[in-house]
Amino acid sequence: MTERSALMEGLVVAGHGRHCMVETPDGQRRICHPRGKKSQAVVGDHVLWQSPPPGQGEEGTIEKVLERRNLFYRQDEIRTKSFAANLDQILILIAAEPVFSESQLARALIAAEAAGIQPLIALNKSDLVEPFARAWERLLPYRHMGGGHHYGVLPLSLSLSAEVDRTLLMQHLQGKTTLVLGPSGSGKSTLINLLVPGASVLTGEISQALNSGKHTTTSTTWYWVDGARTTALIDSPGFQEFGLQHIAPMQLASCMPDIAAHATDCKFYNCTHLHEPGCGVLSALENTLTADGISASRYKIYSDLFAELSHTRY
Ligand SMILES: Nc1nc2c(ncn2[C@@H]2O[C@H](COP(=O)(O)OP(=O)(O)OP(=O)(O)O)[C@@H](O)[C@H]2O)c(=O)[nH]1
Ligand SMILES: [Zn+2]
Repeated sequence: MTERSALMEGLVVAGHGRHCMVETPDGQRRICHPRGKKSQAVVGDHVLWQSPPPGQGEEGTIEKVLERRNLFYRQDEIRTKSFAANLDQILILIAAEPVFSESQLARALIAAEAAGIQPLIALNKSDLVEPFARAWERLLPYRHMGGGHHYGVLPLSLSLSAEVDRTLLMQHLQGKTTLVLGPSGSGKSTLINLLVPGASVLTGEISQALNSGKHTTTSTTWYWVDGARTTALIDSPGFQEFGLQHIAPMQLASCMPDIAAHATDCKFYNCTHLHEPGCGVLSALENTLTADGISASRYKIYSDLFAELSHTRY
């Protein structure tokens, strides 16, 4: 048997295919690959890894993925895509323009709820006055959404009021690990580069290293915001086509705080909130004028998703 070096702790800071970049507690980085299927790691994972035996290159092996506090992922009918693990919150960045898809926003929020991770929404491009006003209006249900917590929506104008926005964002991000998601064009790169100067250079270097030279971008990347390494941002692509096949139809209401708030008033314990008499959700739908009513668009998202998740399950 070949002599192996001791197991070391590390944090996964980038992933690409089977390879990932592992950061040691003293801040050094090494490319690693998993020993087997069970040691497949995602960004944010804490792992035990090992240097290769002498003469067998530089690449380390991941021997064990330590227990996860949470895992944020999406799932379509065939594939599971894991974004990241061990998150404190998820920041969803949308903008006045391009017009955001409410269904996509709702799906990401539902996945966050299902994983037990606090979501936060930011609406960028407040300088585009009229489109911003329309988007802000569409976000009304999300600004007021109750349950155990309020989502809240942060208004931003990243390219115009960078310093003000940095201060506002840091109030929410300080000391936490935050996954940043958003549709293309919302200003995600602008936000990351504002909080992590040099981020784009770093990404280029990491993707070069992980691809041994080939230049492919778009993989999930962890950035430290501060020198003390207490605040982190994770940039991940893949906001589109947010599959929720891992959520059961009957679990859906509990992942939508505005619906969940009324689901306790239903006459039947197994109410689907689609057609039952004495349904608290359906009666809240008729009261859209009250602050805690359920908006027509939110209810449509609920019923469409309920149907989607009730189809053939694999
Ligand atoms: N008007 C306005 N434009 C902005 C603002 N913030 C960013 N932009 C612009 O919006 C465009 C998209 O910004 P990016 O940061 O590249 O957006 P992204 O989300 O990373 O987009 P992809 O690179 O396509 O994923 C750029 O042209 C930015 O200059 C803002 O506050 N107001
Ligand atoms: Zn009901």
